Amino acid sequence: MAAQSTLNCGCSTTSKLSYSSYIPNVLLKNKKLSMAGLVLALATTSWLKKKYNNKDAAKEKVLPNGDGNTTNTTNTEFTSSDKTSSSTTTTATTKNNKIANTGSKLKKRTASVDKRFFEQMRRLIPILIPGVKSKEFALVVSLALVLVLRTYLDIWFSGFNGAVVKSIVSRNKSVFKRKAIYEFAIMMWPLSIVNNALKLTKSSMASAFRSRLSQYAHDTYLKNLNFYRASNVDNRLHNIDQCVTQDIDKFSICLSNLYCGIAKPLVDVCLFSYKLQQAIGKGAPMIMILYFISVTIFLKKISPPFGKLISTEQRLEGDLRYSHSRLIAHSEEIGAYRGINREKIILDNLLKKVIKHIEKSNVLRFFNGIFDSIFVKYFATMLAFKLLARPLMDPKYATMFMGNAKATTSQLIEDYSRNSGYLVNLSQAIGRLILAGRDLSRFAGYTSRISDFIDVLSDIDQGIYSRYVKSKTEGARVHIIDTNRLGYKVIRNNDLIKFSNVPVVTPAGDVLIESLNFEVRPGVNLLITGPNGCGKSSIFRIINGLWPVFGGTLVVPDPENILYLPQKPYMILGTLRDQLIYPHTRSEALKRQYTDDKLERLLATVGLQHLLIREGGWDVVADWSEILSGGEKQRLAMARLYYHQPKFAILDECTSAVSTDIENHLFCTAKKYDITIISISHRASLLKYHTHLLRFDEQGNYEIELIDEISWKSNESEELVAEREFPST
Ligand SMILES: Nc1ncnc2c1ncn2[C@@H]1O[C@H](COP(=O)(O)OP(=O)(O)OP(=O)(O)O)[C@@H](O)[C@H]1O
Repeated sequence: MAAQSTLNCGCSTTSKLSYSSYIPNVLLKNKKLSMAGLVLALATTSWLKKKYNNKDAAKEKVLPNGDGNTTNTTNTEFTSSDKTSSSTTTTATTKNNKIANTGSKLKKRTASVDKRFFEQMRRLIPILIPGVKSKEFALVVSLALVLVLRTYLDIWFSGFNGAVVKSIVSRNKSVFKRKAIYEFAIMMWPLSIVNNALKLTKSSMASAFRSRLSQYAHDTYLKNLNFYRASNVDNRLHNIDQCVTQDIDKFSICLSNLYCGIAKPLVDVCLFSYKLQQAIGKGAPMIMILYFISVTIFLKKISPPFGKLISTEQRLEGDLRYSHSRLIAHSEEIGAYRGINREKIILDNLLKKVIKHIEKSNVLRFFNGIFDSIFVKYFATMLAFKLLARPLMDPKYATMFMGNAKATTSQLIEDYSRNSGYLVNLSQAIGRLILAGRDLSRFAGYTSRISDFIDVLSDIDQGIYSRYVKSKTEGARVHIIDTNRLGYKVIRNNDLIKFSNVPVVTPAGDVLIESLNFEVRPGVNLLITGPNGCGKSSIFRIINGLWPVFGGTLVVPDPENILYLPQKPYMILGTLRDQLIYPHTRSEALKRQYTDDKLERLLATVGLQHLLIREGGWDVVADWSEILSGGEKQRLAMARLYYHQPKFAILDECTSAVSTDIENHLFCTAKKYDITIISISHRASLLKYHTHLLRFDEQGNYEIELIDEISWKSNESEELVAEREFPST
């Protein structure tokens, strides 16, 4: 029996007959006591399960707040009618109006092996295995072949073991030598190769699945502006980074383990049942299989929802990691505010939640494990003893391979040893199937997260956004935007930016400007001003296609003809050259005749040529957003503008950290390169570089003025916003 365990590899084992030696005698002898223990343990588990489910139901209504703690929401059902853009413009009259949205129920979603899970898998499998000629399909077939080979080797080993035991008991040296030395010396090679091939194929399959799924996730997530919309317009997905990296990895490993954990035991069950029914009678394997099926059903009834537990654990881990990455990203601000104690409270709370959840899962696993052992291992062992001994104890069940009246003792020992080997393998196979069932619900947790990710991205790709919104006045609701039903029009024109009756609406449905009308042609430089939060930057978001257009007609150039310069310019992870030419690559820059010398001249125009010496040249890779000062970053962004020379540039407070000389240089150079400027600023000193002023007030009203020399001279020292108030309409 001990020798048989040497065969085990790759797949985990559950029901081993050898466990019989551990069964406490007292339990076997005293049926009443064992039954009492069983009832007690059962009661404990069902109580725990109930407790868990009740808590969980309460948590369905709980949302995290800023402290990493939770607050209760009461409103989970919402109703409102569908409205298109035409109704938008008529219903939206003031700022803070809400665009009427499709009401939607907050659905309770569970991660378990149900209809939804199979539907999710049906959609995921074509992504994982794109066709019969794919590498993944080849791996699936190879793994199946290796698994069948493994089963044949198990059968060989059971017979071999019986023969060796017989040769020992009958003191037959020559047979012992032939079997245990020569035959085994040959067979150890295929045994070893097959076992390791199983491991290799399994891990190759996991990494092939991971690569396929990650590629798909990258393709959809990084397509168009989906990555922006997934976190800014839609808010269904949380911790997207974790989903694209960790969850996909775990899903792939779990899937290949499951494939092994189901395919191999299935082959084993068929082959060993066949062998067993020859050896100990037709009914024996059937009794064993029926026993395991009823145990599985019973265990499923009493076991906690592991899929849901895993899914919650992943979410909580993601929240914790996200908060840590925020701490790194904002370390300077947090340090300056001495805000670390506040941050620590948030992190400690999130950590507490993760640990509490893991501990709760561990307790549930502990009780669940007790039942697994009792029913899957020990009761099964008792039943196996009975079935093995039956042909000997009752001649009615005797077969050619067990209990034959003419058989010698050594023959009986060989038969017993071989048959128990078959039974061990059959029990292990069924046990593994039960375990696979358990893994399946864990796998359902990963599947649910990944399919949600894919489904939401697919919605976003089709222009359908959903957002959970909570406000004091309206309570909680789900705000759905289906851009296919909005009556807007977008026209591409590389020489014009024009808003005709376009409302400015946030993804949460707040109407910032009811109906915006203005146009910018080459040579018309527009300065946009207004109070904080009135929607100035939102205009750029609409021009760039980041936010949905809720109505009217929008004329915009192709994206390569507009460049956006924000207050805090984005710095890519890469070389200094990469910062200057972003988003171009070096080869693209060279194609445009931008050699390093020419780039150096660009740097010189913004007074940054010293960076080349200070930082060690063009090819030094660094975290430039950390290394450069705010002003240096703004100058570098200006050099980027000179490199790209787009037709239009949107400058969003992009000169706030530089001197007026440099500011002047920027606007003069832009003029020299024929770049039409749309600036967003509160500074009256910028008036002189523009021809028109678009001024908003807090109510969403606006006015467009022509800037003549007199007006900018008289306004130069003033803040543009405070200058004038508009009557509300
Ligand atoms: N992704 C988003 N989802 C929902 N609302 C948003 C989003 N981004 C911005 N908003 C809201 O839109 C409103 C306008 O924001 P915007 O950035 O356009 O203001 P702004 O006029 O540029 O302000 P500031 O002068 O402070 O930069 C704000 O109330 C803001 O909270």
